[in-house]
Amino acid sequence: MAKPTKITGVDIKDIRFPTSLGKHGSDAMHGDPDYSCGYVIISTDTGLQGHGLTFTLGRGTHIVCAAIKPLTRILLDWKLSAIYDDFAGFWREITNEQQLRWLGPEKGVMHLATAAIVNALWDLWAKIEGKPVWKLLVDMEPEKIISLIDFRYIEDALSKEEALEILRNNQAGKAEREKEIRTNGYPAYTTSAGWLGYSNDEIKQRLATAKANGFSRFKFKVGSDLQDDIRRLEIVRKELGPDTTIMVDANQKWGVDEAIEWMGHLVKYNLLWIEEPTSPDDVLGHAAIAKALEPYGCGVATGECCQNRVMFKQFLQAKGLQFCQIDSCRLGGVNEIIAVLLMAKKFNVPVCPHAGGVGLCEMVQHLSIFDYISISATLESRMTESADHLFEHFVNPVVMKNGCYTAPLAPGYSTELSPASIADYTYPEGNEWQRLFKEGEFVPLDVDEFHLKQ
Ligand SMILES: C[C@H](O)[C@@H](O)[C@@H](O)[C@H](O)C(=O)O
Ligand SMILES: [Mg+2]
Repeated sequence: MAKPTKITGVDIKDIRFPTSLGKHGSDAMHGDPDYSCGYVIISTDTGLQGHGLTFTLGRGTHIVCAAIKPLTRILLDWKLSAIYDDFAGFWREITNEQQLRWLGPEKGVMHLATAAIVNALWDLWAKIEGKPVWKLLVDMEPEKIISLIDFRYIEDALSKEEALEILRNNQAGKAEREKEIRTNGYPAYTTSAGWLGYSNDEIKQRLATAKANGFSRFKFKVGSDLQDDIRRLEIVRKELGPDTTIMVDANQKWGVDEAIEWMGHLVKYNLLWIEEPTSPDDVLGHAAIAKALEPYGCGVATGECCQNRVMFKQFLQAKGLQFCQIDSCRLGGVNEIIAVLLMAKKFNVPVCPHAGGVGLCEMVQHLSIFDYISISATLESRMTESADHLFEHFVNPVVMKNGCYTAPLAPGYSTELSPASIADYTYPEGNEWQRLFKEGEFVPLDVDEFHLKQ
């Protein structure tokens, strides 16, 4: 089949799932999250399409979609081959659009918008090459991988030469690691039993299902009420026994001293990490918490709201994290993620990606597999998050086996939503939303309507 040469159009869709109805995804800071995404479809001259998304919540999707729109002009200015020949150059242009960079730069809504587009370009590239994204990356020459990254702002911590050396050193053994992953999959943990809004019974029932599905590592939300955290961790330890690996996540709830104090009451439950104990921007605060909790064997994990590679650089330099949680949409897509994977390797910090939401599991499985085969070369202390609430909406859904992600084999980045799900969950006109409005389960309250009501 002829390869596409030109992008002929870009569609943007506001897709939302009413996950708040079941309290899925609830945590100490987000009581009623509706898992949502800004969804981008890139069309080309051969009819081949790339699908990309950026994860967000509910009403925020409206704003993210508005931010994606002006960036698509850049996409239409570039020939496809030029993007893939000079991806770092394209990435620098999209993150530095002259009148939009003031809104970031390289952070917040603009960066989420960048991710949707860059993720769609990766899906398209992998489809053009007939490979899943992880395999496209694994088969790339080290020099080509380096050419994908904008090294501006990180070269003081990781030079191009050092990055190249990491990739070259790992060329040996790649074939065996690929074989191993194809056989066993990539290790995961589950958050599906851990949301804050679940009752005791729901926690127990979900733990039983997760165990039956082969999971042996679990994450739970904490941070709203200390006595409630203790109650839930008591149930969890009773159900799982004293040695099962468990982690907790406070979603930025505390100040630094408060985090240390609160965790002082929880460390007896033998916790591998506390995730996002405080503001995601407080590098030195995280380092202080990590130091205080080190004697208890509890590390600090963060990254799902870590704005860009520069912040990750500082977290690594300051020992502010012991587990690096890249997020496939918070960073500006695969290109910037590779920069962080390489820095984490240099600083000897395991990468345990953030996932769940909508589409995050689908993407990070590619990133973790690539990380193992080409960068980290070890599975020690590594595991990728999994939360299975929305898998069924994807054309090539994630397949978990024995608590591991099986290697996705379909060409692309696993980001294509099924046409039925798009028809049902496009906001506000989708069939499911119309039904929920009619039945009074949801009041349409979006940015425009909100403005009108005031
Ligand atoms: C609002 C979301 O569900 C978050 O709670 C979730 O991403 C969480 O922090 C996680 O680590 O999975
Ligand atoms: Mg988290």
